[in-house]
Amino acid sequence: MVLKEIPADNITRPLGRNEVIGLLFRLTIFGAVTYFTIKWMVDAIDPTRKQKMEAQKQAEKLMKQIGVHNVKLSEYEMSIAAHLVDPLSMHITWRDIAGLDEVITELKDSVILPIQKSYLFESSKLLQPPKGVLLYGPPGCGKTLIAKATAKEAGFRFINLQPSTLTDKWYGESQKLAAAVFSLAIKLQPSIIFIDEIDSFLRNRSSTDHEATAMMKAQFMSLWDGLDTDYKCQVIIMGATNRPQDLDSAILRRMPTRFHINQPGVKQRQSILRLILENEKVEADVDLRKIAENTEGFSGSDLKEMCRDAALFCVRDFVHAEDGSEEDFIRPIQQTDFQKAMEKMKRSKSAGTPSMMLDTALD
Ligand SMILES: Nc1ncnc2c1ncn2[C@@H]1O[C@H](COP(=O)(O)OP(=O)(O)OP(=O)(O)O)[C@@H](O)[C@H]1O
Repeated sequence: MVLKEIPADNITRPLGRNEVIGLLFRLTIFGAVTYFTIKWMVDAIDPTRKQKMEAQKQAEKLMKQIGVHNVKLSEYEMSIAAHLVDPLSMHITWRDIAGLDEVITELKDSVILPIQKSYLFESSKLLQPPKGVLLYGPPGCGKTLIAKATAKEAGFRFINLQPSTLTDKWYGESQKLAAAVFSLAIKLQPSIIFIDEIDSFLRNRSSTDHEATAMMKAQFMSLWDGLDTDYKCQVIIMGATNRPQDLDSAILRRMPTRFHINQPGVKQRQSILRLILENEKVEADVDLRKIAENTEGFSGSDLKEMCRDAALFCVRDFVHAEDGSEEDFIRPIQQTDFQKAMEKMKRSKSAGTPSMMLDTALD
């Protein structure tokens, strides 16, 4: 009907120059509008876009701080690097750890020496530094400190992998991120990948595992095996757990070098207290030995909390001092402050903090 009304000449005649230009112009505009609309929709649908951009900025900043230049990272490596490489955690040394001398000596011999003097061990396959190290023991007793100090002393970069970085992601993303953890560690080598609460992430495989989780675990293990086959590769996985009995046996096999970081005994508690109070104002007659004896069952972290509380009593006294008080300084910590702080910690420990019992099946 409509075509009938258009003169036949108009349909069959070739288009004029201006008409072609007009048509091209309209097509270009249409193409551009379609392209930007689709791009905008894809970006709007991608829930991780903002995170990715922030991760990229953060990663670039961190890389500069740890002195890594000219290393190109993929999008996934960037997002791992942003969360994991923490240059501030590289300041912990053996000096910051008290009461774990035996563990430190063993670590120096079995992990650090083969790294630092690698030329001595080049010809031996037996004496290569282990690719997997497990630190196990009750919470707050120094596992994280040990891992950080090992990295610092061995001159390794420290990648602090929170399991949630991998497990919270969208289906498919977690596998790409797991691969990125390893490729990033290799690019940054020598490096330690530290996985705190490794049991939460690589626990006994069960039939209730989500398919994506099971696949990610299997992939993680095969990437780990990849490290083992390359003797030149200087990447170590260090895991920490309070519940070694929950770990998948395949994971335990990959971590043959194990250290039990146990609750401190009385002597260790005394050295931890000495270290914590090293730079604090403490009354000369404070008896650290007595405090150590009375803090059975306290972890290093409990002792630190207790000392902070004791110091706070002095601050409170200063703040609440009568107006007109001559004193313009905070008094040193006294034995009674420690006593009060200790009682408070004991009360909070008995009021429902999780049991400190640990299965020592690995001993
Ligand atoms: N042996 C120790 N020497 C000095 N400080 C210690 C020691 N153990 C624990 N601390 C103090 O307690 C804090 C917590 O320790 P850390 O994070 O290493 O414990 P953890 O064993 O990794 O615990 P979690 O299993 O809860 O992660 C440390 O930052 C430190 O201040």
